[in-house]
Amino acid sequence: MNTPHADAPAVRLTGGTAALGGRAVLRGVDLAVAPGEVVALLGANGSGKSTLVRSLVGLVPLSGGRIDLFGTPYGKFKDWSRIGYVPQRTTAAAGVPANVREVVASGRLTRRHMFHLGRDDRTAVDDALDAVGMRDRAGDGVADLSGGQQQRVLIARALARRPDLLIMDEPMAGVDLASQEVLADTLRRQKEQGRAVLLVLHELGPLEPLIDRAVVLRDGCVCHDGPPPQALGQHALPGHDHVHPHADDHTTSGLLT
Ligand SMILES: Nc1ncnc2c1ncn2[C@@H]1O[C@H](COP(=O)(O)OP(=O)(O)OP(=O)(O)O)[C@@H](O)[C@H]1O
Repeated sequence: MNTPHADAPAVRLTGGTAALGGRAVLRGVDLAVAPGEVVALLGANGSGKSTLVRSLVGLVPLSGGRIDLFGTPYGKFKDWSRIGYVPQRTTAAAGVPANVREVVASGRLTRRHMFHLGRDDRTAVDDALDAVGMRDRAGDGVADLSGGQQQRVLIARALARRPDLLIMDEPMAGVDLASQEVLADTLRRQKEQGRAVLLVLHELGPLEPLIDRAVVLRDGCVCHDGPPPQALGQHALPGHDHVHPHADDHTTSGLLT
């Protein structure tokens, strides 16, 4: 029964509940991402998107429900190197006193092999730096990079694990056009290689053609799980009241239900 099936979802959450500060933040969430699938997690500010992805990587404990990773129940899952996680940049890169290569190499560390990186590790780090176009900046301090470049470094750190499941929390937030293209390329390659991607997004934007399915959270519950909303469609989904940088853009969006 515990034998992982090749066709099992990379991740499946069933009936997930979580509370933060005594308040229910996830209220019975079902979500699955299959190998080769790119799924966008959308929803208004505070709907629970970050909490959901953080629960999948063990940063927020669930109070109820069940997670299976590659067909294995969460408690029995050991192969964490198969999962790459890109946290929100604001919480991860600010003031990190490390250079680009060190941050990317940290993606190869495991509990068993701390600080001992072999040739395969070094190749994986170089490949990841190449994938995000940052190899020529490998010796530079992360704090000296632009926001988009820092985001690329965090993506490279996750890619260095050669993950079968890549989870990213708002990878498009505040990044320049070149970095958006790097991200789109990354998604395309992950997909071609049959790997699964789950990404939290404010809106689909230029990634729209790469998204297979959208899951929309509202108040800790899934209110849509299906085809990605068409252009501007996320504004029409229930509960969309996301804060946009241009206030003029969303004068009516919060009113639509
Ligand atoms: N550590 C915490 N303690 C208490 N409440 C929290 C904590 N972290 C988040 N919350 C609350 O949980 C709810 C969901 O937050 P979460 O960050 O998951 O939402 P989100 O959909 O990712 O929002 P955003 O788009 O603004 O990032 C919010 O109401 C938030 O204020």
